[in-house]
Amino acid sequence: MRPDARAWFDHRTTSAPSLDALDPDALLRAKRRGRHRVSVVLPARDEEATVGRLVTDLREHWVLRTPLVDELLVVDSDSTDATARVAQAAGADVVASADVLPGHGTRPGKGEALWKSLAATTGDLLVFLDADLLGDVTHYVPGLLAPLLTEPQVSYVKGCYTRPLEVPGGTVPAGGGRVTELTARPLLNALWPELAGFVQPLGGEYAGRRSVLERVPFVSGYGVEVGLLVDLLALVGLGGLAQVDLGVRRHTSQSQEALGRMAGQVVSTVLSRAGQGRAASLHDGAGGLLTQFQHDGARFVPHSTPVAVDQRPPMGSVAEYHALLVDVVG
Ligand SMILES: O=c1ccn([C@@H]2O[C@H](COP(=O)(O)OP(=O)(O)O)[C@@H](O)[C@H]2O)c(=O)[nH]1
Ligand SMILES: O=C(O)[C@@H](COP(=O)(O)O)O[C@H]1O[C@H](CO)[C@@H](O)[C@H](O)[C@H]1O
Repeated sequence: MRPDARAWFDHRTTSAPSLDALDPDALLRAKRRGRHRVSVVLPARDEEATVGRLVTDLREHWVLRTPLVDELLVVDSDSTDATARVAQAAGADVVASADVLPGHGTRPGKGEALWKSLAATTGDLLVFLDADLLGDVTHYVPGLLAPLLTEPQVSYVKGCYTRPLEVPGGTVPAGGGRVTELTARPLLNALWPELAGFVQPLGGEYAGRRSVLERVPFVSGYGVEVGLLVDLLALVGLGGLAQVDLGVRRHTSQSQEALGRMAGQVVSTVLSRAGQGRAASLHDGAGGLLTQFQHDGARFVPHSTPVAVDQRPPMGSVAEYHALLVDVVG
């Protein structure tokens, strides 16, 4: 690791692997001193099996018992199941991604749901959590908020964790984070070695100040995490970024083929940021596609998926957004 990345890793990595490592009451005092308002956002597509328990736990701990959180929003991202109903029944606010800023249409993807969440929330601090998390993750919220509440120069905090992979019949220790290990980490290390200290650059749990999140684009699909990391590095510098060790992260995982498509979106996003305009422009025609192959018993059958970058502009550049914002404290 380069000296700057190592220095950042040593200085900006904190640890909150469980509630025992945190003092929620002290964080609540810091929140009140800073006159902060906190929004927790869960982007969710077809997460009826997990979103209800997650919302119940988070609401019980951080809305009702210790009011660190002022707003708990599930963004329903084109779900075809009962995600919205389950989330609402558990006490979350729920909005359909397609219903936010309708004048700007709707696009598929996690990043779209996250971009829209900026226009559907009012907190000056935002916490993003995946809606397919398994196990007790209530400490993730104070863990992610702590650097933002105690370090004014920190604007964006990524969670990091070990990632066992749930497979039929058991768990592969540290088997998770496949796109991270096989795609994002090598590319980031090669192109932005100052980011090499991030343990989980693609992790779906992170928190940030609205004042910076509204100044960067949001890649509409699965490239959103790597896009935010690279764009926020450029905006606030390494000193404005932090990470917190949240212990273990378990989630419902996807097939290798689905992760291949996710990797394609991550690669497209990296190339779009790495000034590889020529490579990206080469993909304008037949490119921008990821071709994968399935064998039908007789032959390989190719099938291609669009992975070209599609993104939204900084929310701060959207006129309607400012009209939507109520007085955001802090
Ligand atoms: O179009 C999408 C795809 C995913 N997600 C959500 O984004 C999070 C991470 O997505 P996923 O679980 O598919 O990715 P993985 O964690 O398996 O890498 C989950 O809460 C999904 O419900 C979403 O809101 N819209
Ligand atoms: O980190 C990764 O390699 C991928 C896939 O994780 P798994 O191999 O399914 O544990 O998961 C992350 O990547 C996505 C793209 O950035 C994020 O949107 C997900 O929240 C995150 O789980």
